[in-house]
Amino acid sequence: MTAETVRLSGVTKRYGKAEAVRDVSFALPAGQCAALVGHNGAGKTTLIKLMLGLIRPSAGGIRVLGEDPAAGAFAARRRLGYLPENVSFDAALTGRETLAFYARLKREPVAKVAALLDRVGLGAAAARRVGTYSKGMRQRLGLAQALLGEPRVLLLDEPTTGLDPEVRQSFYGIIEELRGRGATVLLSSHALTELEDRAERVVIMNRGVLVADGSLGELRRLARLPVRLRVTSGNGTFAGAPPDWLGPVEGWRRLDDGRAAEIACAGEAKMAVLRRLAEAGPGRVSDLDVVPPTLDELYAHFLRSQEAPAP
Ligand SMILES: Nc1ncnc2c1ncn2[C@@H]1O[C@H](COP(=O)(O)OP(=O)(O)OP(=O)(O)O)[C@@H](O)[C@H]1O
Repeated sequence: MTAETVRLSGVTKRYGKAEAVRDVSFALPAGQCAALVGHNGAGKTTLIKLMLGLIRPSAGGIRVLGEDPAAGAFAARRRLGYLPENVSFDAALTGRETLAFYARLKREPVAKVAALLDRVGLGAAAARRVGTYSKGMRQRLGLAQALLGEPRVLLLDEPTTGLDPEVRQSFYGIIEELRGRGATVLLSSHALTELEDRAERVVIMNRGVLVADGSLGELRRLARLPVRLRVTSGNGTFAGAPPDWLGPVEGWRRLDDGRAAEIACAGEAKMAVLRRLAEAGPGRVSDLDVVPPTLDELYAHFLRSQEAPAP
């Protein structure tokens, strides 16, 4: 069984009368990359701060690496990496000096700094002042700081905001490597499309409440959203209404002047519709793509279902 690194049990956090998070429970295993998603104000940063022990829950319990993170002597703190949403450094220090400063704070050997700067692609800029760094470079320096001490739990708040696609790619490469070595990675983000093939698990928050938690596959099964099939025809098969031989479908949209169409069908009906499309022969259907619900659509679905008034 994989070891559990983080557990939240019925956690509520109030600021005065306002509830930032309410009765949230989930556990994260070692070696998992999970995404924490939600609108502005959903409670993501509050959850991260609770896991770091920066704030205490008003109710419920939190264990990180087997300890209470808000306890004074939280020995596991050194095994925790954190990248805040708005990372800011002393502009007058160089990248190397900045990281050395954090290494001392974490009681990590300063000698490791150079290798870490290389790892995030800042080796050549190590002697430059941080004030001259681009946003992406500062973000990478923030990541290097979070990676000090080979963390077993890495909490990253909006880590890829403002990064260009290439840097983003290398960022996820590093995350994948850490995950492979058994770290738990929790990414809070709004960038759902980019998380789709990266997070094995998605925790959806809305207004302080956890509304869904599972792998993309599990969320798709739970949501039961229609699957879309994009079909192309060589000879205008789809110029009019859905052809009779297709049988009943939930949705139908002509594309490309009838040379293609998008069919929506319930997950259970998908195989039957696919069979009919295949049996229609190449004259009618020349190509087909199955488009499962995206994380964006699942997210919207779970938010809608939570906000729908009770029947
Ligand atoms: N120190 C605080 N005092 C009072 N209210 C707070 C405090 N910190 C957060 N809140 C409130 O708690 C709720 C959750 O905020 P939080 O920062 O956790 O959301 P978030 O999901 O991280 O949002 P974003 O995506 O905008 O960063 C919000 O309504 C926010 O206004």
